[in-house]
Amino acid sequence: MRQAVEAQVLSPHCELGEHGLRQILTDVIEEVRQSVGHDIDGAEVLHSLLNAPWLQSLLKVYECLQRFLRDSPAPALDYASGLSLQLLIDIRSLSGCSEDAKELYRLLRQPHLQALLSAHDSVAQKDYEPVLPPMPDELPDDEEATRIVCLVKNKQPLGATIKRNEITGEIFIARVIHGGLADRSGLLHAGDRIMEVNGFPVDGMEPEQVIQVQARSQGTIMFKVVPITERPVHNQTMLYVRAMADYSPQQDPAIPCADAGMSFRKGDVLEIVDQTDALWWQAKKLPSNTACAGLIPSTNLLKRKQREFWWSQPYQPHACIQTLSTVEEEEDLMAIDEKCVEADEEAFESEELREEEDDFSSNIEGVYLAGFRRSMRLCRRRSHSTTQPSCHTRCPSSCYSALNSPYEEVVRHQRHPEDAHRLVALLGPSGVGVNELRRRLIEMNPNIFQGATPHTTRAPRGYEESGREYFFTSREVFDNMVYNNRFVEYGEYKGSLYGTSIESVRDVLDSGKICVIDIEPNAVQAVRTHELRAYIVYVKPPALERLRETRQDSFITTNYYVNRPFKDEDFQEMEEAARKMESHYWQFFDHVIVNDELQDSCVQLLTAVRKAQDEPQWVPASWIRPTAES
Ligand SMILES: Nc1ncnc2c1ncn2[C@@H]1O[C@H](COP(=O)(O)OP(=O)(O)OP(=O)(O)O)[C@@H](O)[C@H]1O
Repeated sequence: MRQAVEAQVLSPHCELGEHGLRQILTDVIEEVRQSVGHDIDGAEVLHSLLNAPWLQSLLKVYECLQRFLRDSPAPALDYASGLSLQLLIDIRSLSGCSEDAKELYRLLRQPHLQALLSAHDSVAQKDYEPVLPPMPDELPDDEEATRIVCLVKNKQPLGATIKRNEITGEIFIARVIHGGLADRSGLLHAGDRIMEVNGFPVDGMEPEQVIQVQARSQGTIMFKVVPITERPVHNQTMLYVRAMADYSPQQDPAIPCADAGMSFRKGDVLEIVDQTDALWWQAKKLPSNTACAGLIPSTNLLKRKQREFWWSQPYQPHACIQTLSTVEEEEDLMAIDEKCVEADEEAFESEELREEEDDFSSNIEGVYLAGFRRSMRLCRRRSHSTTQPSCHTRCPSSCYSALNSPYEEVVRHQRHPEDAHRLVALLGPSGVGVNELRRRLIEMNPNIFQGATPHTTRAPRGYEESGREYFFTSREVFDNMVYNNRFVEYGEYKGSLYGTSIESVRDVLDSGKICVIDIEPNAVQAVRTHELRAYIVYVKPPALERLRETRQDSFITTNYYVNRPFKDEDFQEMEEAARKMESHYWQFFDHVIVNDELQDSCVQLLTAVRKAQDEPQWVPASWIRPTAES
């Protein structure tokens, strides 16, 4: 039996000729096989793909369908369920029945068999089409100008908005939502004039009243429309963007129809499916499991809204134009904690020395872990403090403000194996574990991961080598690099300058390794460039309770204390800093790790970094098609 079915399947008379599609495939496979022999790029992958058993099976199915389509077999009977019921009754009425009859009885009673027979009958009787109401008998003389559109209502909204011409009182379709019921019907278009809904004339009605009439209808809804004479031709190009702002249609009094609106959050990737209207675009949020798009403000409209909002806010000097802190201000920040030993300059230096010795012990297989020195980290941390803006990032890119484009065009991109790796940049509130995770990642495989060696103007110590712990440079060279925007970020600590240069990062990437650095949030824009293509991982603190539990045996290094146990204030500060960071920078995070259990976080980081390098990602379009400014 099985053999017979197979034989039947193997010799279909499909439309593609006697030999069928599979014959074509066999010929193609042969040709590709020869290309494999000639070592042509990609031929091997194509060959294995064409040879895949699932493809062969799919073609068999396709050929069978083609055959049935051509033969269009008529059903032997269109009441299989009824026949099955009759059989059940007959078998039950038998006084003594055979084992075969009993088995047939059991089979026919199976719910899935009954469902199958019922589906068969529906198809055989062709009763799957909706029953439409009869056409109106008396059609007016200008009949040819009108169209009757009958839609079957389901749980979905109609997917069209209406507007009223205030002078004539006529009701028009304002827009048809992409993928909605009206759009899929292909029968209603923006600009069509609605004359009747379910037989009610709508001229002169308020749009809300029209909606009520429409909402009252059950099952089907009938529109009588005068179609727009010249439908505009739209050449829609596919556009994907990352939202740089939050939007909620429910809180936007200007939206033409809040129910048709789509909310989004910073960082969401949106597929813009319709830009016909200069003010209101139609979009879907990705990944999307709905066919229907929603209304969102266009770039220009959202920019205008942001500008209005920005001007309505009280004046706040931009971080980039804040004055540098004075010595007195620094002293004000000194707090004496009774329970901890305050680290004065000298004590601090000796701690720093110890750390440097520790750093040497982190020398794995001759690879030195650069970029973990305490001075560098403290300098960076101070840069983030709002009261002490002593560290800087490249302006103007760091001056990202609400007035920049609210949508960033993105494309789905897969790094070519021969391209340099993407830079991995970690950030998070101070003490959350950014450096711990970074160090563990590099230690896991120093042949793959490496930090960038920072620059400093401080004098080298006896054991230090330029290019290993730091690149030791003169202030003049450092200033020149700053002037030429060659730093991802830089700052001052104890009178010396420290910074991570783009060249240091590039050196690691050019060596074929994955460069892993940690940055302060205001350096985000400096690493999101065509050159570095940073993959930004945000390390988020877990809930307060979990912080207390997991950090019981951990130590924090603050500006004034070296390795003291965490206190509740540290956790609260961490949470507060995290909230601020998320509210300003969430849209730039490619991946978020909640650093709860350290081991889990390490695994998550490793997985994310692998995906960033080897799987398709949404990246700014300017990285792939560089513009003059990028
Ligand atoms: N998941 C965790 N569980 C327990 N302890 C952790 C965890 N993550 C980090 N730690 C510990 O917390 C302390 C602070 O971590 P780390 O030095 O990495 O902070 P950081 O985010 O780099 O902060 P900073 O930028 O201020 O140096 C370290 O002692 C580290 O071992």
